Amino acid sequence: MISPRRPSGVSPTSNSMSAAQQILGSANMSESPAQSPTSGERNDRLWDMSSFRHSLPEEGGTSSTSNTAAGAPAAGTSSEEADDGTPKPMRGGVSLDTVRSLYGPNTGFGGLRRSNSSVIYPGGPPEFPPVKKLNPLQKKRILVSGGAGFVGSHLVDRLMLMGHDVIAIDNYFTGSKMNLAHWFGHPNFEMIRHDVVDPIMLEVDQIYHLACPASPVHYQSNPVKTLKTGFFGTYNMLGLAKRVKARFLLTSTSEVYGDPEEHPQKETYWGHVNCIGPRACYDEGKRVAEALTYSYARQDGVDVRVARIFNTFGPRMNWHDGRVVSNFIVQALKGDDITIYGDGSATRSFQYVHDLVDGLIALMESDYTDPVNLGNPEEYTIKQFADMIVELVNEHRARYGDDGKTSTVTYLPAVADDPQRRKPDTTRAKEVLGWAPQWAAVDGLKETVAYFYQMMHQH
Ligand SMILES: O=c1ccn([C@@H]2O[C@H](COP(=O)(O)OP(=O)(O)O[C@H]3OC[C@@H](O)[C@H](O)[C@H]3O)[C@@H](O)[C@H]2O)c(=O)[nH]1
Repeated sequence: MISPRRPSGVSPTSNSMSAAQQILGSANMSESPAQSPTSGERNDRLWDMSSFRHSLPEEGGTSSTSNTAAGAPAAGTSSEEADDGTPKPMRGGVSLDTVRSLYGPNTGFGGLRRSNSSVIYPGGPPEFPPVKKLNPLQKKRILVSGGAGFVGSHLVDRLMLMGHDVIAIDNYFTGSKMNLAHWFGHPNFEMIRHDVVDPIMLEVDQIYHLACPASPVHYQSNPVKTLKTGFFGTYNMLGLAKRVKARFLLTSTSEVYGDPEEHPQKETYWGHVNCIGPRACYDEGKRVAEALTYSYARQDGVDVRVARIFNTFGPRMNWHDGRVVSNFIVQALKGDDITIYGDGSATRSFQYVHDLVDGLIALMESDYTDPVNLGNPEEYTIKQFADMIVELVNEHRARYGDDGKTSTVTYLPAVADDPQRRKPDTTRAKEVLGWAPQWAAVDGLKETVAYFYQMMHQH
């Protein structure tokens, strides 16, 4: 696990960066200020865009030492920092600093490159993050459905940095082009506006099928469309996989366990779902997606993988996403009431998005075909989680002399069919993938609070 990162005690006037930029930097530093460069220097270093100011001819120049570009399970690669404070490579030999730079300051938080060049680049070609150079045997053509979404865009980033050809498709219902703007124009990258409920024909080696709204607010806003996405979207992606003999990975969900009677939830548990309730469009949509996936595997020999994703959070969550992490952070930053649905005793287990991306790639590259839970087993009640977020937001604000109003908790009526307890049993992921979460929830939250703080102050 990453050790909790201590506040670095920086002063708001210590450099010309915004308070939010300093927070973003300090949230990820653990050195003592007395022994370290000034906070400004450290933040400059951490978020230094020069680390990826390479034009295409220099691609392949990443600092990576590991050659897991094809994504072979790389037990031991992690986002943890080494003893000397240098972040270790993430799965695929990608550096954490590079990944962070794609959602950090100066990138417009969608990764929009700040460049003096006009549309036709008279000053030379645009600058891109440093992608690895793979030989043709290693390089894969990979389709990511839902690639412009919160999780999808982090997955695209990682696959691109690993050196693959990536095609992202998205209907932008909940995703945003801004999440991938830093790759526009890169010859390894294509972005297609497409809704997976309609068929599409592409030549690819792998398909990560993520497309589907994941926030209860969003998926319940048009339940028939959610069900169509669950069935027809998966059907079309599987049909494509069958035709072009691509390996197919379905991102399923912990919601297939419903309001579980087994705790923690193992992959062998069949679940406890209300098939006529308001969540059924998503729960049952994902259950039928799993059923379709294994039917294509049995009937047509499609090479399939299924990840059951537990609650996940991180930068690039939509401000209006509606899920608990972004809701609570935004409310705490604004000094609004923290809205707990029910009495706050329901539990969830939250994983940081980089761990999920590690797990998805490890699963895709493994030989394992049964479903695998991907989640962080650290379990919190929603009330504990609310208190933790308010404390983190207050800590950050206090450090920068921002004495915004402290939020108080307000209790609203419980939502229908809300699962009361949820925690993954990740034994299988450990055994078959060598995967375990590397980020404590609190560490991921610090980065996420900083991300939302900057979003709030950039306009
Ligand atoms: O403002 C809020 C939002 C949410 N909550 C509560 O916080 C808990 C978590 O709610 P979220 O909306 O974040 O997510 P849920 O766990 O209900 O669903 C999620 O499950 C796993 C994923 O597949 C999906 O991202 C999503 O469906 C629930 O108990 C919910 O009632 C609040 O108390 N207040």
